[in-house]
Amino acid sequence: MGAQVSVPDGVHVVVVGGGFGGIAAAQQLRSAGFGFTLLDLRDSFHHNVAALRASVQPGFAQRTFIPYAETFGTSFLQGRVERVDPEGQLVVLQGGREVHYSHLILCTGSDGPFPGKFNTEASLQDGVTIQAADSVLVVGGGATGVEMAAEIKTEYPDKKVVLIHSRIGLADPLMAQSVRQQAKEVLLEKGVELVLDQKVSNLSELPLNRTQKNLQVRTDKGETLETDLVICCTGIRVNSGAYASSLAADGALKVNQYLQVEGFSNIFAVGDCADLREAKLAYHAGLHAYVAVSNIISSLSGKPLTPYRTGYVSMLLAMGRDDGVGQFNGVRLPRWLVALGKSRDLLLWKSWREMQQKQP
Ligand SMILES: Cc1cc2nc3c(=O)[nH]c(=O)nc-3n(C[C@H](O)[C@H](O)[C@H](O)COP(=O)(O)OP(=O)(O)OC[C@H]3O[C@@H](n4cnc5c(N)ncnc54)[C@H](O)[C@@H]3O)c2cc1C
Repeated sequence: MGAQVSVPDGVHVVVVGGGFGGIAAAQQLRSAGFGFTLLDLRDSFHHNVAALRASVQPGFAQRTFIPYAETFGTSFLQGRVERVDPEGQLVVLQGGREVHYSHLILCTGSDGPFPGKFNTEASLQDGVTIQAADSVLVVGGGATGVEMAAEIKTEYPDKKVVLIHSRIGLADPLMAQSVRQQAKEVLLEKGVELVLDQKVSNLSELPLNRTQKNLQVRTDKGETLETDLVICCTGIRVNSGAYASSLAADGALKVNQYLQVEGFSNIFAVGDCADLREAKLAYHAGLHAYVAVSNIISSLSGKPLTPYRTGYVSMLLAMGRDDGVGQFNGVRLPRWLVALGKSRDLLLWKSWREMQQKQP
């Protein structure tokens, strides 16, 4: 893609959500010469892949926010979409403003606890309280929890870091067993203590992301762990608020192989909010965006649509800034290569380049 296409009158694409999927879609629409509106409740793209580093390195956070308006000008509109009206072909923003579309790309992504996700309740100041804690407990040993524990132990080798996980196997179950095992080995090499096959039973009573001496954390196996800081890395859920009432979904959007939302030829779902049997990844959101925009172009010119096919699993885990584990297209990569390719800069350069702005 990239070449301008002849866009019929009346075509205006609305992209809801400027995460990894949304900015990829908006860039492709712009290169192809489409009129479009990118909507997001924030004024800046948040690079959540790099968010964990921002909580251990003071000053890093500003690199994880890239302002939309500088890239997209008046094609960007800030606001929270509260409703989609497929009959009237419009989206309704908080406050009542309506934006009409001929084609709609929904990329509302997912939300979860700070610091992995930066939602409205979170404050950037929360990230730096790690400095004041002598011990940190990370809850949840999925991909985010594994990366979080490694980031903290790398920046603060003298702090006690404990990772508690409800299962034996760490990281994402879609990753190769050997890569998951390697993640465990790196954590142990760095000195992270693992509490596996146990669940925190009093999580709702504990303060999160805030240092407080001698917090008592209880587990479902009757153990009590003492820590100064609890960071929660579980509980990612799809942001369905924009469309739940009209598109009959209280979670991810059901899509066909062309990424069209079930029942609509002009509404597409991209990224974490699309119900696809694959890992929820920024990398996949970019691939989905490409297919959705290609299919809008094909549908306007009467060409056959392109199906989206899930590929072999590609996932990289930054184990702090100096180490990493992962696989590309199902093949395990050497640790030094992941460290070089992902962990050093967390692929921030790629998003700044995509947004055509200079990284501070
Ligand atoms: C800590 C962490 C590390 C990760 N590491 C990797 C990695 O290394 N590689 C990788 O490929 N993936 C990684 N991921 C996963 C990746 O971040 C997600 O898959 C990706 O962000 C999904 O992109 P998206 O565009 O679907 O949604 P999101 O990035 O979640 O963006 C959604 C956007 O929609 C906006 N929005 C939501 N609702 C509304 C509304 N009603 N109105 C207006 N705007 C709205 C939000 O403000 C947000 O900007 C990681 C995730 C986390 C949490």
